[in-house]
Amino acid sequence: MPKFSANLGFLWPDRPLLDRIDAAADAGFEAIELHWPYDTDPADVRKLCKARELTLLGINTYAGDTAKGEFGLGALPGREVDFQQAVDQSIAWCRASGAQAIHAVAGVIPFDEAHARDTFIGNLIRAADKAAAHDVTLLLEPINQRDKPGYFYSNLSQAEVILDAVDRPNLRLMFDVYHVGVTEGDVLTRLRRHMPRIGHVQIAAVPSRAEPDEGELRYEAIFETLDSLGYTGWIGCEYKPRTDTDAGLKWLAKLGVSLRATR
Ligand SMILES: O=C(O)C(=O)[C@H](O)CO
Ligand SMILES: [Mg+2]
Repeated sequence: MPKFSANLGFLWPDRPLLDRIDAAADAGFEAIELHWPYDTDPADVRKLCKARELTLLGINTYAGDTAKGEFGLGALPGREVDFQQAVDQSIAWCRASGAQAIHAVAGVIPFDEAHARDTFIGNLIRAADKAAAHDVTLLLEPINQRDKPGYFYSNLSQAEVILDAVDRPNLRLMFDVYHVGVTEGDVLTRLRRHMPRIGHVQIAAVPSRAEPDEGELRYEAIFETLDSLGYTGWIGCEYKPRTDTDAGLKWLAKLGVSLRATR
């Protein structure tokens, strides 16, 4: 049975983070994941997750100056020191909050791709070793070019090259079905191929990025495939609710799944 985590970067977007955590617990989620929680005291997040019996999954490394179009620093030549500082910040936040994983955000590159790849690989080796010392997983996520034009990588094959080159057991693939659907399609085949490297899965409808009960992907088949491949990890609900987040959760019953899979 699939088990779902609430991505609080997108769900209940109108509330402060601690209220979003309460909303996720009230709705019946047993795990949450965050985007950039750095303005919130990690000790408060830890306390609330404990009180509400929520597992805290992942966060993202600092995005950089988003007003200037930055979206991560990991593959930016010349920004190695800034990226390691971002990794240190994320590890410290994980340790204080209890979060388990960090998505190493790569960046938008006006650079030569090979140079950026070498930079990302070098940065990830250092970052993965630092994270391993604290039992934290690093995640790699190809992001589609329509949502993030110029993002360093959008294809699973590019992620595969980086995973091979870094070759660290705590560097895993974040298989965001939405991005894979937009960029490459053939989702079930790609799930099968990449399953041994997958550390986390995220979902949303394609092309709307809304609740996964509309659009061109049939999520019933995706959940069945994940089950049949033996995936027991969390599936992050990283979608943009069409209207009200709570009302939108009716997609679960519609697709024959539930938030209580682990109870
Ligand atoms: O954009 C996505 O799909 C993500 O999962 C990243 O964490 C950035 O928000
Ligand atoms: Mg994602």
